[in-house]
Amino acid sequence: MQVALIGLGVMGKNLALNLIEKGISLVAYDKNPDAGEDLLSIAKSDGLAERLHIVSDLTDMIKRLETPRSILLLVPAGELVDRVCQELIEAGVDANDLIVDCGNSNYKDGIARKLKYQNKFEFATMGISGGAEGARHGPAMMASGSEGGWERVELALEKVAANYKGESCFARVGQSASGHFVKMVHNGIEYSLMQLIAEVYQLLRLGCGKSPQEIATIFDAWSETELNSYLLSISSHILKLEGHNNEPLVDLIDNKVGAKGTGLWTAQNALELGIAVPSLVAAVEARHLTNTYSTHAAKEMTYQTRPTLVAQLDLDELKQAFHFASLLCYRQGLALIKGASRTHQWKVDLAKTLQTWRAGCIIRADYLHQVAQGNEFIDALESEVTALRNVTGIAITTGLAFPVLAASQTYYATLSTPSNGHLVQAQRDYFGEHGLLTHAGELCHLTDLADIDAKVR
Ligand SMILES: NC(=O)C1=CN([C@@H]2O[C@H](COP(=O)(O)OP(=O)(O)OC[C@H]3O[C@@H](n4cnc5c(N)ncnc54)[C@H](OP(=O)(O)O)[C@@H]3O)[C@@H](O)[C@H]2O)C=CC1
Ligand SMILES: O=C(CO)[C@H](O)[C@H](O)COP(=O)(O)O
Repeated sequence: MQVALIGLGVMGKNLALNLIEKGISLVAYDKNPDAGEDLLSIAKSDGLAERLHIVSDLTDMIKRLETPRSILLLVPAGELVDRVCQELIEAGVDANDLIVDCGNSNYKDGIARKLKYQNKFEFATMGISGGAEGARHGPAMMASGSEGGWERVELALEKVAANYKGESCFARVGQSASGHFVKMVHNGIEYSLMQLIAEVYQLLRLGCGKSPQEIATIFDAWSETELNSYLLSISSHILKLEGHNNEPLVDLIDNKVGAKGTGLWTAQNALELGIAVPSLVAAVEARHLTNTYSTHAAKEMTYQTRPTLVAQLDLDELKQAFHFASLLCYRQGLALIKGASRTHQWKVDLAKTLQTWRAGCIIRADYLHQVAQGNEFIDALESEVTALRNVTGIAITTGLAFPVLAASQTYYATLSTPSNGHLVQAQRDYFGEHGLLTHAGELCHLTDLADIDAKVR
């Protein structure tokens, strides 16, 4: 089995080592020759160089590959993907060759590229998750499409992907560019879970006066239970770290958070499709808000200078609330994937999607099997519903900000309590004659239902 890989940065270099370790012959290229040399030297020291061939240009790559060719791209998303595709056309790829964009590309670009490169080569999309470590030892791989050529690489990717209890975390989740949509939503969920953990940390630190070490101990205890997740474990590790003067490492880090786009696209797509994902949107906005603090103001408000508030928190209740809010983040993400799949006719298989997330990826969690049990399971968690409500209430009274916790509580409450939409329907019809729907299913106006004072109207 032979594949090619273009782009040998954080992800590409590690995926290359993973591929050759699994017995796949690899022809690799990066426009920066140092990246190729670096990869070769690691491969040599790991005794893996035999199956690796670094090329210095794409023409050489095309000549060396058996036909039909299978080429993976791991270059930064955006116009670079098109530049590399164009260079590959000039280097001589042909219509039977498969080129898989494995970066965090926008799925809309993926759809456009499928058309653009029709008859030039088979263009396919696949989202990868797991960061450097995942790429090296087994990432989650969310592939899509039914292009000729997938069957050539599928077996290799199944081996390279993470493995959960004997099952590969590689799957073709749906049609067209749905793999990139699924990876985008994975990242939207990732943003919300990261922010949720940060909010729980904030509540324990500023609301209850606990030190980062003490919070790490709480997170470690939770990690011994079904709450265990990759993001919780790295957060605990980070909170235990100290700087050179033995201060908590987190206190040396500025609050402004960057983003590369997938969280924002998740929010944009959800709004466009009319599918509510408030926890995911809140997490994107929370990142935006971190960038509105002036550095001066942020320095004035360090954790050392701010007095501890007095939140009376029951740790078991906090744990339950955190667990429930986490489940709600996945629930919203899956609802978005389901809705987009219906709209675009992608036939995304949610079970396969969850299968890819069980190991290797950033949002892997032991409670994912509960997410897989569906909304009925989540709705039956009565004590957790109460815990989320109580904890959110206490958190808000501290005066601190809890955007994802509060959005998750509001999301669940909106789905499980009487709606007030009837009044908004009436308001719209009152001022704009937009029409309204009655409980009896009748489409009419307020004036059909009651005598309305013309002067007021
Ligand atoms: N880092 C992560 O945790 C994850 C990243 N991703 C996605 O994977 C993709 C790659 O990410 P990552 O590895 O982090 O990015 P890096 O920037 O670390 O690596 C990209 C590599 O591609 C090279 N490159 C740029 N242009 C070309 C070109 N025209 N031809 C050949 N090589 C080129 C770059 O060289 P140079 O540096 O010289 O420009 C660099 O070595 C992105 O889409 C990213 O969003 C997905 C999941 C996780
Ligand atoms: O895809 C990833 C993890 O799954 C990348 O690390 C991505 O860059 C994370 O998004 P952002 O940079 O916007 O935080």
